[in-house]
Amino acid sequence: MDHLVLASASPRRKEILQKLNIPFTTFSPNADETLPSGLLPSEFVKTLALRKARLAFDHFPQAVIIGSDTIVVCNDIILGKPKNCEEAKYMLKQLSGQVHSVYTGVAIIYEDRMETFYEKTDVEFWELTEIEINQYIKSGEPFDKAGAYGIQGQGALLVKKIIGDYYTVVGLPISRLYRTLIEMGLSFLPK
Ligand SMILES: Cc1cn([C@H]2C[C@H](O)[C@@H](COP(=O)(O)OP(=O)(O)OP(=O)(O)O)O2)c(=O)[nH]c1=O
Repeated sequence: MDHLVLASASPRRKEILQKLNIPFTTFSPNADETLPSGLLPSEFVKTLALRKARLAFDHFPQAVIIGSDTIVVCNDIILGKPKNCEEAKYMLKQLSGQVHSVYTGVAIIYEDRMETFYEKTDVEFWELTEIEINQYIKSGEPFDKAGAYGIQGQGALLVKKIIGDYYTVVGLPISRLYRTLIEMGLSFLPK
């Protein structure tokens, strides 16, 4: 077996994966993130995670590859990363006072083996005022994050309650990933 490759440009995923305490490199997958409408959120995130992992696998066929994708689902609408202030505002207004679900899909590819899974965490937001939303957008934090917020940053102030793994919200459910790698018998991990 070669090394571990995280198929992600996300600094958060990199930080979370460091918890495994094993060396890894990163690869920016530049995946086309469009998918046909009507997919279940769980299928959506697993498909995109696999797409990202496959792009890295083409470059590192000897490595263990990890791909991941995160979306926010509120009232059956999938919220990805906002492209501008208007989209960020729209998303935060949708989330205000509501419970939404964050789905993160993970794909692991190693030689001819492939595993995918997803985790879902429910997040409840406080009722947000227009001023609060505008101030939060000014922080710049929403723009590279699904649903236009980051629970690990100032976005923590918007969150009333979560049910599920915190790391699913930040973009990589590390404990499930850790266990899946062990189940796959990958030897760089303790048995
Ligand atoms: C809801 C939420 C999302 N996010 C982030 C996690 C993901 O990085 C991002 C969702 O976009 P993704 O497309 O899943 O990931 P990415 O574009 O950042 O990185 P890559 O495709 O290269 O792996 O939103 C947070 O950091 N905090 C949060 O609270």
